[in-house]
Amino acid sequence: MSANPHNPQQSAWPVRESDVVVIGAGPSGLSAARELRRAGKSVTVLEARERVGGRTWSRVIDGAFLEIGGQWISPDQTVLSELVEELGLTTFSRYREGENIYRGPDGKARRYTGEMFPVSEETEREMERLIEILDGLAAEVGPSEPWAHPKARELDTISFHHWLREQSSDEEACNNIGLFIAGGMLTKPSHAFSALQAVLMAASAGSFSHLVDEDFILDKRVLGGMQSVSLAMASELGEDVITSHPVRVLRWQEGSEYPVLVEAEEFSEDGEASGSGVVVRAKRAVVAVPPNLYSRISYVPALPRRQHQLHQHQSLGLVIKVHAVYDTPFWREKGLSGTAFAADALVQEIYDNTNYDPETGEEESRGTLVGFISDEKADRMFELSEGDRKEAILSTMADLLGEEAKNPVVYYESDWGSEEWTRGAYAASYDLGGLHRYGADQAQPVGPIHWSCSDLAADGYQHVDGAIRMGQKTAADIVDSL
Ligand SMILES: Cc1cc2nc3c(=O)[nH]c(=O)nc-3n(C[C@H](O)[C@H](O)[C@H](O)COP(=O)(O)OP(=O)(O)OC[C@H]3O[C@@H](n4cnc5c(N)ncnc54)[C@H](O)[C@@H]3O)c2cc1C
Repeated sequence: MSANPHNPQQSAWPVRESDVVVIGAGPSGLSAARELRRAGKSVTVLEARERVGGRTWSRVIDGAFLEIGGQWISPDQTVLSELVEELGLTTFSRYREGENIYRGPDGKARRYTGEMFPVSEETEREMERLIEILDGLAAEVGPSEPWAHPKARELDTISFHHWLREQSSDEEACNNIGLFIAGGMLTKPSHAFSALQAVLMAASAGSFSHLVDEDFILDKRVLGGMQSVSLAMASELGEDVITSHPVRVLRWQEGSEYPVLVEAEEFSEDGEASGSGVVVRAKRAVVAVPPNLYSRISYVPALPRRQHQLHQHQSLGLVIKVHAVYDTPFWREKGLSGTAFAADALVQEIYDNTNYDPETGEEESRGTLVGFISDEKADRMFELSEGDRKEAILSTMADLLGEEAKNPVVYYESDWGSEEWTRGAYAASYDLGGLHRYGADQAQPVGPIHWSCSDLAADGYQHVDGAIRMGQKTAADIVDSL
């Protein structure tokens, strides 16, 4: 390292010279850095937060180990599964024995087993027909270039809500099918995104049937938490990962050997600047942050018109992930799996999320439930006081799984909307019409700047698997071009 000769303002900051500077130490940025390092390239990873892992994060709250962000792996997520194994981590399966609960528009909680909700025969037929249509479209359109399909414009200019109602007049069937993509995945109301965006979500998971099957999509968890994947990659990268350094300025040009100059001042967790920082000169930059945060960085010179436009059309959804820990998994004693679905209810999905002790590999004796409150319902909840919100949420959980749900020993709400370096959950999607209009350009490099995150992935879109696929692909593209 040497003093910075380029910018008098930061002249006291040390300068690092790396082949590639990676901005963001989530799973995507870290997997890009890891692959680059393996290909013999030098890297510096700059991370805004005090920790790595981005939208994957484990915390101990009141003595309970909780996964605040991304956690589940499904069997189609092969790239993530391979990485987990390579890093020496192990997984465990979600508890799924016993009966599930479904609450339909009549407000009655019903027990069922198997994949289909206990609805009337007509609604069941309609749901099966809609699933078949969506499976067909997902197979036809595919996850890689949904914008290139001949029906792309047609499907991208109608909301998923209205598209469903064009296919069926059965409101319960439309709401149930809508739930799997709207509340369940994109965490936006189904009127806020297109049918094409819904088809991409299904195609990225292999099929719509996979999304409907919670035993498939929510299959396994990493022992010690999904954040362990990022922690293990960061530990391999050692001092080349620099936390608490948000990047606010990225200078770039074309043609020189080191066309990228990134300045990052050190900030504490409570937002205080320390006055010290780091400057990185690099041959390439990987911006590995979600698209809604691209404009937090000042690019000098400014990005081209196309990027200025397209970056304004992707936004994060909003969901509250509620964790409730009980002395025992009381639902199991009643023959329940802990899985509950209620499209109209405040908490639309609940699962048994009982933890396994990383030391012993054994299931803990305390039982944990996670529930999800999405989009407009989450807005309404955040208008309430903390106490009223907790009461409303636990009452809904009790309606579905029993009165015991009202008395957890530990209660916690993951609130990613308040996190400055994320601003929502789970991931980004386009507004109506945006996917076919801008999708083809979303991952195109601008000069030496590459883009990598789960929000731009094809297979594994919005998931940790997609983040890693994007990281590996971006690294391979850079290695080819250097
Ligand atoms: C509540 C919740 C539940 C989820 N559940 C699942 C699940 O069960 N399974 C699953 O596969 N996925 C799940 N996900 C999604 C998954 O966590 C994300 O898709 C994945 O973490 C995205 O990885 P990424 O590296 O692309 O982005 P991120 O994880 O967001 O990482 C980006 C990093 O960039 C940093 N950053 C941002 N701006 C700057 C800057 N200017 N300078 C420096 N650093 C910056 C951020 O601090 C962050 O660390 C969930 C997400 C949430 C929030």
